[in-house]
Amino acid sequence: MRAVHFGAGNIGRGFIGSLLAASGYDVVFVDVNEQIVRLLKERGEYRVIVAGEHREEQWVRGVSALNSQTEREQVVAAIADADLVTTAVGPHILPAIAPVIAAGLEQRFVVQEKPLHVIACENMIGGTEALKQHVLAHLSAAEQQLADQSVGFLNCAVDRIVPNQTNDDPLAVTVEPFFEWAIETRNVIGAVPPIQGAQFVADLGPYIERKLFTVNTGHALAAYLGYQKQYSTVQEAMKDAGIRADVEQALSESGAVLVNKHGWDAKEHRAYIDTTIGRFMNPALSDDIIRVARSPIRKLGPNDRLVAPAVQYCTLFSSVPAGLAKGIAALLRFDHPEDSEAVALQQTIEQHGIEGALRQYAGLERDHPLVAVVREEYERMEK
Ligand SMILES: NC(=O)C1=CN([C@@H]2O[C@H](COP(=O)(O)OP(=O)(O)OC[C@H]3O[C@@H](n4cnc5c(N)ncnc54)[C@H](O)[C@@H]3O)[C@@H](O)[C@H]2O)C=CC1
Ligand SMILES: O=P(O)(O)OC[C@H]1O[C@](O)(CO)[C@@H](O)[C@@H]1O
Repeated sequence: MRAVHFGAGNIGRGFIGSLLAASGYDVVFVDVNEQIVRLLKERGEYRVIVAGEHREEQWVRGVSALNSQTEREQVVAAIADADLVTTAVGPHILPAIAPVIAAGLEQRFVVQEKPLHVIACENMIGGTEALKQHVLAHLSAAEQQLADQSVGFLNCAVDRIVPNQTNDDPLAVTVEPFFEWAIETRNVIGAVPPIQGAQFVADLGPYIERKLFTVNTGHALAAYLGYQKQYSTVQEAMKDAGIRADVEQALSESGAVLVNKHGWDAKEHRAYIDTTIGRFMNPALSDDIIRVARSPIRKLGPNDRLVAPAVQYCTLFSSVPAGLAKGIAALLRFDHPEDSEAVALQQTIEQHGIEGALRQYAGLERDHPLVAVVREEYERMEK
């Protein structure tokens, strides 16, 4: 079995590549990072360091790599022959990798009929569906029909905290012990792809919402509030009792939405929140606030980790969730000069005020009850 995986970064090497190799796939990483591609080619293996209460080292073996910019033809051939294509590149990169995936499919349709599954492992709702639309845009009508018959695009929710790496060995990747990979079976063609440790589910909706509106919501709160207090890691921020209480409050609010919407047991969800907070505080990891806070415009989106649960809370309970509103206000104050989205966000706020930014990026009209509370929090943070 062969898997072609786009993005040999933190989650690519630290989670997806490692699970696929353990499941028996020959993993071909595709990346634009020359050093990582060269080292993966030279060594064919790398180390995963699982940092929990005890430190454990695992070797991922039998891997290779290609550079998508300089070895395009080889990437196309690898996709033509693959059983699985996965990605962990970031939502904004999906349009950039779609043309080469489409070219791989074109070649594949000529040489064989075996099914292919494509799974985008990005922090977003409908990530694989988004990739599918980008890929289809590069195919003819006849090829789109062939894709319908033999390519299964599977949405998924992927959860493992893999911070930026500081190991001396550029290939070694330190990860937390926890992981969850829920893959939706709806569009499977033939048998589900054999992936050890993945959970195949008929309806991904509740799984992706649980993950995005708990792990990512809480992490975003810790990062944006931590940035305000000039902490540099999530672990430092979570030791601040005030920030910890705000994270707790926001997760109780998003939790109330999830429990109400999906009919879950409230105690079980509370336990999931507690586990999540424990993961943020893992003393064996050091997770940069700037990494977790990255791309604030994406994170302010109407379907993303802060605004989506906050809007649903307002609708369900006819009141404004103060913790989530505080998280949104802190996001609006994220002005890290090296994050291009933070720079663009601050320019929008300067020109159109926070109401303008909330309308443009979060789809919130000025009269939405959330807006006034976010403004109050935003102003309070200035003092
Ligand atoms: N790090 C984490 O804890 C988790 C990350 N994710 C998601 O995984 C995705 C990747 O995140 P990270 O691994 O943290 O980021 P990362 O920055 O460590 O890795 C992204 C990789 O994609 C590569 N890349 C960029 N453009 C490319 C292109 N055109 N073709 C091929 N490769 C390209 C980069 O060189 C880099 O190696 C994001 O969507 C993130 O939300 C999801 C769950 C956990
Ligand atoms: O990867 P994103 O969407 O930029 O957000 C960072 C978040 O994603 C993760 O990398 C994984 O869920 C978390 O560590 C963090 O909450």
